[in-house]
Amino acid sequence: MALAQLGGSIARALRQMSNATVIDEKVLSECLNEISRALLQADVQFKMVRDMQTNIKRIVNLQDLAAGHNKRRIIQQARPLHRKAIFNELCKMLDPGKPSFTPKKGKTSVIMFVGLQGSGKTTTCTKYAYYHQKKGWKPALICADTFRAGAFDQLKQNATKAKIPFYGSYMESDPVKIAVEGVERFKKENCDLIIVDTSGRHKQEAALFEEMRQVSEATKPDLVIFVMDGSIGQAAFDQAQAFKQSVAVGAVIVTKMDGHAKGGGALSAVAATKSPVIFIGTGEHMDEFEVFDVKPFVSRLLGMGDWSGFMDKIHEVVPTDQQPELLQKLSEGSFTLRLMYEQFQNILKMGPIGQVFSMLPGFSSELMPKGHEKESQAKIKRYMTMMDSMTNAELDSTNPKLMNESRILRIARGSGRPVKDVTDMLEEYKRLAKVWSKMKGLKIPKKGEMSALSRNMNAQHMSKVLPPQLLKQVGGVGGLQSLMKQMGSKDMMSGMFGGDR
Ligand SMILES: Nc1nc2c(ncn2[C@@H]2O[C@H](COP(=O)(O)OP(=O)(O)OP(=O)(O)O)[C@@H](O)[C@H]2O)c(=O)[nH]1
Repeated sequence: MALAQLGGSIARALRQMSNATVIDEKVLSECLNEISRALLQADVQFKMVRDMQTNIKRIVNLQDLAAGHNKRRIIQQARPLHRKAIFNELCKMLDPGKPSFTPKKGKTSVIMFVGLQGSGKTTTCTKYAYYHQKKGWKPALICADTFRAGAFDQLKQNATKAKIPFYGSYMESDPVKIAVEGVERFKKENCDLIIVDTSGRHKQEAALFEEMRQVSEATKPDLVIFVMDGSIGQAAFDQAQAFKQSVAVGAVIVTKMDGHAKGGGALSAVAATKSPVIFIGTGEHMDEFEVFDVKPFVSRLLGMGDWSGFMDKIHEVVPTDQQPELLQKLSEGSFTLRLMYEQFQNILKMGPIGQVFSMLPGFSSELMPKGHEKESQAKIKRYMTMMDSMTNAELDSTNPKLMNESRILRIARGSGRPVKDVTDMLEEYKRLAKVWSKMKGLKIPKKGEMSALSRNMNAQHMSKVLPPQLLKQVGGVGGLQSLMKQMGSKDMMSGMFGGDR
């Protein structure tokens, strides 16, 4: 089951529970069974799923909740509690409780990469080096893979492209010797991040583990990173454990999380190695690499596909103190770069406004192409970096003419991005501002109406808050109804912008 589907299934189970008039043992069990099924299908290990179920049941003590409250109160109190318990449990499954070794800029660290053949190790070594190089580090790559013909060429090619120094040999067949020589050389050259790529083998052969152990012993890495293909399925746990038993794995990178990756593999690898996932690979390119953060990841997992009305989303994701302001601005149709920045922050948390925009006919494919969520996220982060170099006046202005050439140049320099990126970002802003202007006339629900609305959101309610011209565009209440139905079953994601660019 792909990650998006896993999120969708969990969200559906939660939604069913939310719709129940009374939440009792039976409803909770059904919801948990549904979630467990989704997790198992996503290759999360059986034992982990069972433990999660037990833990949630222990946390959510229905008897306590029921005492002294009327039914309505029970539902209101129980729902967020369940959500929170499920959220916490999933976070716990991904959080081994201790951070991994973090290299320090300017201080030499040796990082050794291990993993099965084809897991994406070599590609990931370069991505890891490139990521740090962009942040001002001095990384270096060593190819200690003497098993696969072409491994050195691949690393050399990648390293050259990224202008990262590398070391390897076509003649030497002893990986330990190469690794030691490489580490010595790069230590002399004052590199602060020395990355050793080891060989991967087809199966879990004893020779691979012995070789890996020897390289580790000889180079004394500060951190061993286990690279795992995100789509390997139930084998993830055993595989990760086998590596952990031979070398001191301290962190995990899960690759190929784009496309058909399974969510469960990451969870299993964490459980097996007792190490955190630190990055995920989201494509074949050098910059398709993201820092992994447990909470936003789980938020997204739970939020995906859970589209029960855009008020609901705003209610859940936008911090309470920002809600009136956001709604006010929505109704005024005024859209500043600062507002865009704030929405980016919210989107990275879960993704509400992207979903709101996706309801506007004609905009959905433009703003959130399916299957490009990760690129959209990376782009959002880039845009935010550039906006960090903007002045308050620039962020708060609604006048597009303000952004003249010298300001654009200054922002590009300040954020270390090419001018084209800044102009692209401003173009997106203009486009969004245009979309935003369609929200003008939005009726803001009064205090107290908001939560009732978000609980019982249906097309009828939705039609009351949408601006009339927008409602007309979607084909009135009927059109809205079918649109919302469609939305509920679709993989919704936090991506907002176009894909490849
Ligand atoms: N879609 C996608 N492809 C990836 C990702 N990471 C690596 N790949 C691809 O996976 C394939 C295998 O990657 P390599 O880096 O050669 O794998 P390896 O583990 O070093 O292989 P060995 O050196 O044989 O052990 C290549 O085609 C990569 O482009 C990713 O995050 N997403």
